[in-house]
Amino acid sequence: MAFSSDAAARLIEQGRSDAAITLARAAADRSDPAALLQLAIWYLVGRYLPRDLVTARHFLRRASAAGSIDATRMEIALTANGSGADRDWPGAVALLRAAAKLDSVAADELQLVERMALGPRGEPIRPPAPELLCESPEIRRYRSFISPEECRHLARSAENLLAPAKVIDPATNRLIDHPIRTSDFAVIGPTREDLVIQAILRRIAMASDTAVEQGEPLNILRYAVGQQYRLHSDALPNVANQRAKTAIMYLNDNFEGGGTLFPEAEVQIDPVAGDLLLFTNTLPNGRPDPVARHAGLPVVQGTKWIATRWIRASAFDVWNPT
Ligand SMILES: O=C(O)CCC(=O)C(=O)O
Ligand SMILES: [Fe+2]
Repeated sequence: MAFSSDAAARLIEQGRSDAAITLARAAADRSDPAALLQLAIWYLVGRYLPRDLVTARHFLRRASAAGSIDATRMEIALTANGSGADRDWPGAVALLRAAAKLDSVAADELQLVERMALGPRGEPIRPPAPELLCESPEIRRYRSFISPEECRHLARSAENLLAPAKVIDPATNRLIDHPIRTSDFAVIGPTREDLVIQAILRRIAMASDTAVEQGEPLNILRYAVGQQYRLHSDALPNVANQRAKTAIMYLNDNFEGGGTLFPEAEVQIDPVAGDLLLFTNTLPNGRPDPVARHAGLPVVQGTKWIATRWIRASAFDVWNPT
């Protein structure tokens, strides 16, 4: 009998995670792709089984070989972003090339990657050229940083994940509307970082003179009419590894309102699809720069899409965020 992740989920709901694991392991011994994928996910997430990225990769390899397209996509992402093994861009591209023969999603990604001029680690061969909008805080714009196809790809990668921004109310422990950000948002975690996304993240790393390891997972934000991101600092309270820089890519511009405003620096950016906005959030001493505070103004008509990458002062471990 084929393994069913629904049956495993029911066992877990009944508090019988050990039985779910036994079921999955028995099916995995028969090379059942769904069971191999399920075990990989448990090892990745670190629930029901202790987190173990190396073992997760081993199960993903077997699930992919057994025909799971989801496992193949995850394996490609983790190969390139160095989860459970060293980063291996050429290895990831080779896997994508093989997958593209069987999977139209992979074929589309390969086409986008092949249009980029990339070095051996997936970095751009030509550094993107900035325009300086403000010296302090440093605010730069890169025109046409991503192509129209790349804009669409980023927006599409968030489609099934978008949910209203919420925070936990400390008084009641309930999820409440985010007080500052009213957009919908999605986080592109490490298993969903396909090679198009990872090549763009390396492009941002090169533009910002940072290592790709310094970035938090990419956030996709979607603002409907009236939605906004009120005046805020991207710097975080009480963290050792501060958000030193922010990269915002505008994914569309067929809307009204929705500019990005730095009131203290007196800079306002009108979103143009494909442009990158890159700015510094901290002072030379590492403390938050109050003049870098900014807002995403309310959208007046249409829908605004952006992708934000917050870049830490030093490497950020996506698997153990702090
Ligand atoms: O929506 C905008 O223009 C600003 C977004 C922003 O401030 C952020 O993502 O940190
Ligand atoms: Fe921000």
